Amino acid sequence: MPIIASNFKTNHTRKSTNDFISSINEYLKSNDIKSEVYVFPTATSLNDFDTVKNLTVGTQNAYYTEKGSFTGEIGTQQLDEFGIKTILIGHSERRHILGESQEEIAKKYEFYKALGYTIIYCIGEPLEVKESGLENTLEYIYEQFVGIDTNYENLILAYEPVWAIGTGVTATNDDIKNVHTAIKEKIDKPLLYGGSVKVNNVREICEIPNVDGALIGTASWIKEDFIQIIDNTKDL
Ligand SMILES: O=C[C@H](O)COP(=O)(O)O
Repeated sequence: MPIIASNFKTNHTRKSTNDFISSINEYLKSNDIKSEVYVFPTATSLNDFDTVKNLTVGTQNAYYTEKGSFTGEIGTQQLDEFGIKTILIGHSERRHILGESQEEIAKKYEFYKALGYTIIYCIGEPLEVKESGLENTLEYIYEQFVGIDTNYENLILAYEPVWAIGTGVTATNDDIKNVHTAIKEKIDKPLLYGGSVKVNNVREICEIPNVDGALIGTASWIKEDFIQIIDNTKDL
């Protein structure tokens, strides 16, 4: 069964998030869908959602702390209020826009690993690296595993080429296959693809060898589209 995840990024309100999650929950329940579905709302929209077992709500980010003086951040005190035990770490927007270093990312990873969180750990290369060939691409990606325990039992990986994120440009099936196969040879963990996955290409992408599902931004923000995405892949 595929793993299908929606990353809201900086989209949706508390009200629309509630509506989104209850619609997805209803759809999964009434259609007896077995896919593993994740939704990552904004921190302000986290809540104590009542969901079916295969629908998990996670946080897009949190600091490696329980609580304290870290302006603008949240820690486990805020996550525990809602029973959140799943986190995205290493997303390219946090690496490249918010300036998170590999060292910071590794600290965050260790902290949430020690607490048993399910971690969706993101890796991916910028365009200039991709254009310099597969070998350099893999070398760049492996650098993003420095300090990361890839044997961690609750680890899910997401390969997201930076140049494909939010651009409408999806990696070719060959690009995806080559990178996924190489990563899988080293690390035996579920591996999602992310980067301009859409309603009409999600199935084809999830059928590529060594692709275990998709991490979707833009195309997942309308609930009907996200339901269609889950529906298109439910039997894989
Ligand atoms: O977390 C999701 C990825 O960054 C993909 O975003 P996108 O589907 O808008 O390209």
